[in-house]
Amino acid sequence: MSQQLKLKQEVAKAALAYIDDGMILGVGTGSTVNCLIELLPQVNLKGAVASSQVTQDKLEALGIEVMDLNYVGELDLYIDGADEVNPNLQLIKGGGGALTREKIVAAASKQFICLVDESKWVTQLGREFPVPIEVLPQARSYVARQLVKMGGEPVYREDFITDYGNVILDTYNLDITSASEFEARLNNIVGVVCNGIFAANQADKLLIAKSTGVETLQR
Ligand SMILES: O=C(CO)[C@H](O)[C@H](O)COP(=O)(O)O
Repeated sequence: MSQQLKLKQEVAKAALAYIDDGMILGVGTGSTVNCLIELLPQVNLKGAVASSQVTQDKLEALGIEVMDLNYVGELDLYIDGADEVNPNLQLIKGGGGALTREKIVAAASKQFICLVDESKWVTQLGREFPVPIEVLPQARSYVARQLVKMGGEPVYREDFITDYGNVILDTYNLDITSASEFEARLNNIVGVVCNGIFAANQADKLLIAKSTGVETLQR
């Protein structure tokens, strides 16, 4: 087993301590969250709200009831991974392409706990990992030109369609000195459905797995 998978399993195990019996849990997407999903049968959940079809399928395969966010109101807790996290607990997400639904579930939750291994820790977002931007298919070329004007290098994620039928522009080279301002600027481009900067919906708590153990950072 790789060291990184071991760290993902450790941080997933640590997250169990925050999940209460009888909860409706918001469940993220990705390989770290997959480690958590495998452990969820240990908890007596009332149900879950899934942040992607992939996650929904995995939860249902374990017999966990997946509920429609529109009918459950505010969630107590959302748990998800991230592609990058900075010291303010702001994130880049969307490597798996589920950013829009992930942001919706995060926004609808009282608390967002983010699970990462230490490879995800950065001082400034977007220097290495591109910002995934979900775009209406018809606006792809227009949005790409606006991103270039902002100094970005958008790369069309080929052979990928989101759960909502849209496309993704993975955008490199953005100078994200203020994650909040950048998130809002990207949202202002006509045709953008959602962007992978999670500043308005940043993590409240970060569990970070290191070779020395799992550390907790609180906002
Ligand atoms: O945002 C995401 C999916 O859209 C994931 O949380 C992110 O890509 C991290 O994934 P992993 O746990 O596999 O490293």
